[in-house]
Amino acid sequence: MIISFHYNIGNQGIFHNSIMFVKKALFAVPNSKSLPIGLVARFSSATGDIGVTVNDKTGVATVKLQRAPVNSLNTGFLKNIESTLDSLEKEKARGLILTSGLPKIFTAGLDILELYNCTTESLTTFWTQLQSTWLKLHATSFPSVALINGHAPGAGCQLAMSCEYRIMLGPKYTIGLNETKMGIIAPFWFVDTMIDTLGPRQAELALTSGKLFTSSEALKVGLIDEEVGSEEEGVAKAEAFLSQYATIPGTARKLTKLMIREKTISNLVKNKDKDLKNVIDLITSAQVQKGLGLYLQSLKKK
Ligand SMILES: CC/C=C\C/C=C\C/C=C\C/C=C/C(=O)SCCNC(=O)CCNC(=O)[C@H](O)C(C)(C)COP(=O)(O)OP(=O)(O)OC[C@H]1O[C@@H](n2cnc3c(N)ncnc32)[C@H](O)[C@@H]1OP(=O)(O)O
Repeated sequence: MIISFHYNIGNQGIFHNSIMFVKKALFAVPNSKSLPIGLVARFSSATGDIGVTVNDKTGVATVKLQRAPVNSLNTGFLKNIESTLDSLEKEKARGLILTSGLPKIFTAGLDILELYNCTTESLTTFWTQLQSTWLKLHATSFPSVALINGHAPGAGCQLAMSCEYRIMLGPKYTIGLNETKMGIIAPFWFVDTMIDTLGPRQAELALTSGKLFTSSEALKVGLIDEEVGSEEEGVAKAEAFLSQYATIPGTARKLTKLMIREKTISNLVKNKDKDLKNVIDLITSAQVQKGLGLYLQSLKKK
């Protein structure tokens, strides 16, 4: 017998930060021994869907980002991601597989429409949410894997780097912090995270050129840990990675992770306001606004 629960997760306008977990159905699935077991959830809102499936044997949650067309991260979507992580913490998830429910794109990074023609007020709301969502993902108490099943430029790469392990579907997609290519600068905590991931030498080369790595290049420099040929293979590798933690005491694991990440986390926590001021000064400048406008046009012209 397969037991399935459906989370009924409210639309953010109604439930704000609290995700409601409602046991809705208990049913038998005839003649089935191998169907995925567990909790199934769907988070719907005008600002993106987040599908959550929790395997009730392992406690591992698969979180699928879904905001068509390219999973770009706007304020509402970031808020939904943060709420989902809060719920997984509350429900004591044993692991996270962060992936995309869209074909070809993990996430296209920040929604450039949040940066272009923005006001100081709207940018403040957006950036504060980005900081908050990232801090949550970077410090989850459970182990995390990014299953990068599509392109991951800019903040898409940043989300992936904040997971503890990265598995990327090859060979067509690219990943990297491409800010300099857009005429902007990666924030210091993106830079810190890339240095933590690649070491200073490779991070400097990658960041100054805004390099977008193919999966095999990313594997070579250590931006990803494994390259796979199919999503199924990726899921199996992610589950295998997470399964090693089943026998490691959770508190020891979590404290070790936080000790290693502490410098990068506290650098942002202590300098949130400075970071915001940097962003406002840079992004609202006439020159950067012009560049962002041209970049958006070039995306639309394709
Ligand atoms: C002292 C300084 C201190 C501090 C620093 C200050 C500031 C730092 C600020 C910001 C950091 C920025 C981080 C980022 O993440 S910026 C975004 C980076 N991402 C990109 O550059 C990706 C751009 N997109 C693409 O390359 C392609 O779209 C992609 C490969 C993802 C998919 O290609 P595909 O051919 O499948 O789709 P498209 O036809 O290109 O796109 C469809 C549709 O989506 C729109 N689009 C794409 N990306 C974005 C985006 N990131 N935001 C908003 N909209 C996006 C695209 O325009 C198309 O729209 P439409 O034609 O209307 O359908």
